[in-house]
Amino acid sequence: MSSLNKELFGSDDEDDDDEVFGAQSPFSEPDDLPPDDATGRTSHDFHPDLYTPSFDPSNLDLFPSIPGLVLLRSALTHAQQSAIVRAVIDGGYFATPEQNQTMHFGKLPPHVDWLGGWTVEVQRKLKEEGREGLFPRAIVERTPLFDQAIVNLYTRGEGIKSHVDLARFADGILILSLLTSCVMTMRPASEASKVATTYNTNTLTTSTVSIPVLLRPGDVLSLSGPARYDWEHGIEERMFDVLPDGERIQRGTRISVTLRRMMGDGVVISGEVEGEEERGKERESWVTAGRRK
Ligand SMILES: O=C(O)CCC(=O)C(=O)O
Ligand SMILES: [Fe+2]
Repeated sequence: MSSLNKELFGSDDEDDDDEVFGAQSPFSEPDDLPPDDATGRTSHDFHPDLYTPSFDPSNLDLFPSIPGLVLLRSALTHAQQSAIVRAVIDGGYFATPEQNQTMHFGKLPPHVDWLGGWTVEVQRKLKEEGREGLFPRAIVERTPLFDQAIVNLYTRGEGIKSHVDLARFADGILILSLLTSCVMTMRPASEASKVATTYNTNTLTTSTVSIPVLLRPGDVLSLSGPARYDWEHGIEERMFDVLPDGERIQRGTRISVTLRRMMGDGVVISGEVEGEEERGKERESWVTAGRRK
């Protein structure tokens, strides 16, 4: 039994799915489906009622000093969040302690791919209400909106070093937070980290300016323009976060899903994904799992 599964659901007994999702189980995985790619995973059916955005537009936070940063709080329903977490567990993403990151390229698996259509629908609703969208129009209208996804696992206390996402990724990044809260810290980027071709701690900003962004389960953060290119984002390693009003928020196990679009024809050029450099052109989709450095 995967310990993550046990921690989150108490048991890996398949009958428990009904208790978690009720009659709304959003993914089903028939026993006789053949594996659909090199991962050996099987396809999940997707129930389109999950597309219905259930958010409250007043949950939209903008950050005056960071243009392009948009936080939509409680963006996903509990059922939607649980569905993604369940698919991640069923997909064996974090079955061993050596794995805390899985990347998908090209055609994305259904449990993350639907977030593209969801984003377009959320943007439409926000605009309808006269609100700021998650992204500028040109980003939302591109096809595909996203063709790369990273699913990250953070055990309690873990973080991710401050960074600007590499230039091989286009503008327009969507980060979905699941399971527990954490504070993401935004800092003005150094000139070196803006042009870095690998995630390199030597290039990090020395600025003392830092803007905390509390990410709760079900929150979605979008980064475009200055927020994506001129600011670093990272998560400090700590067991709890302290909010500006003094409230202490305990960390726990967190899963995040980051959706991006590759530049150009989607070929991974170098570096970040070891052993993946040659792939991409001849494959419609591929996946790689490992440990975040
Ligand atoms: O886990 C997160 O919330 C952020 C992940 C991230 O920044 C990345 O994968 O580039
Ligand atoms: Fe990032």
